[in-house]
Amino acid sequence: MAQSSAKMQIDNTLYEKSPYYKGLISRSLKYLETGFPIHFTGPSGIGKTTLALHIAKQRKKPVILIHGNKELSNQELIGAFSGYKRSKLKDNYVRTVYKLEENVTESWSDGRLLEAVKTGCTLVYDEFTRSRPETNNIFLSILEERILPLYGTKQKKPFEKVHPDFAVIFTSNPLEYAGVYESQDALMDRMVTLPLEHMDKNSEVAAVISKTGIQKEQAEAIVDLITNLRSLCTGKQTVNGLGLRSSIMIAEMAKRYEIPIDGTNEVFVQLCFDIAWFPLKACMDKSDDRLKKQLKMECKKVKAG
Ligand SMILES: Nc1ncnc2c1ncn2[C@@H]1O[C@H](COP(=O)(O)OP(=O)(O)OP(=O)(O)O)[C@@H](O)[C@H]1O
Repeated sequence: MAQSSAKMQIDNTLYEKSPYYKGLISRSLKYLETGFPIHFTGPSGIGKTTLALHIAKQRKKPVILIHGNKELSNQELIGAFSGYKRSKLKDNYVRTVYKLEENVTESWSDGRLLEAVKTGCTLVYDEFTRSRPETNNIFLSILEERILPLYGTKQKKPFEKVHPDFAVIFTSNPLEYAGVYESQDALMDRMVTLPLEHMDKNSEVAAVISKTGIQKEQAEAIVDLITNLRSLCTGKQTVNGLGLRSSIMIAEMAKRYEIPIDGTNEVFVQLCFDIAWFPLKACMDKSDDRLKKQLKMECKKVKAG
């Protein structure tokens, strides 16, 4: 039975039903409460950010999300003086005397990290290894000394004390992914790194259903297909993609354009091809022709129900 679009969202019940996720979430919350940051690392599109946000919400403190990127600067994280505030006072009380007083002050706005540290938020720092290691150095003092240094900001105080409720969840893709920097050992040493793998079949099917509203047997057929395709990767490279996100893409397209999940249907085979070709090509040593044949064969095998 199709679900209404209002219900199509992240499936939190799968986290409660799966013993694996239940245990992982409970351990993660304990680490955070004890003051240890956690770090989910694993292939792209397997649900790291969604899980991090889910765990952050469980702490019942405000959540701040920062996306790592090469351009992220300390100024953005801590804050900066952004322009001037001008106030004028005209004193014309005695008509013949005109006095003008002008005050100019710089106005400061807190960066997201400073805000999170001050107010005791749960910070989700997504894909933190996409930021330059120099930018991430600031986390060393936050995690070890529990202070956020404010040097270089022209602020009067030298640091901000970290609120006792403040906690961080980091996520990252493995080092071999493009645009990822190697993180400094000192930072890695201060966090509990929990590698995440692709979801088990039941969880992935539940996630695809809740996200797209397709029927169970359709979701199962798509998840099986993506899992089979992933196992074709024989090259040296780890497969980038071909995870939950790929299953969701196929399901969403099939539902929207009423494409049968059926390998005898040409439109479905083309869809399957479009989603899987690029990630498969990047992880396999086969010639294009052989790869095309193998991919088509797998897509044609699909039959939902
Ligand atoms: N529990 C879930 N229920 C429904 N959909 C989910 C669930 N977990 C993840 N998803 C969906 O799967 C897709 C990938 O999830 P997410 O962005 O969390 O993965 P990721 O591992 O952080 O990816 P990346 O490494 O590319 O940042 C998203 O569309 C997300 O909404």
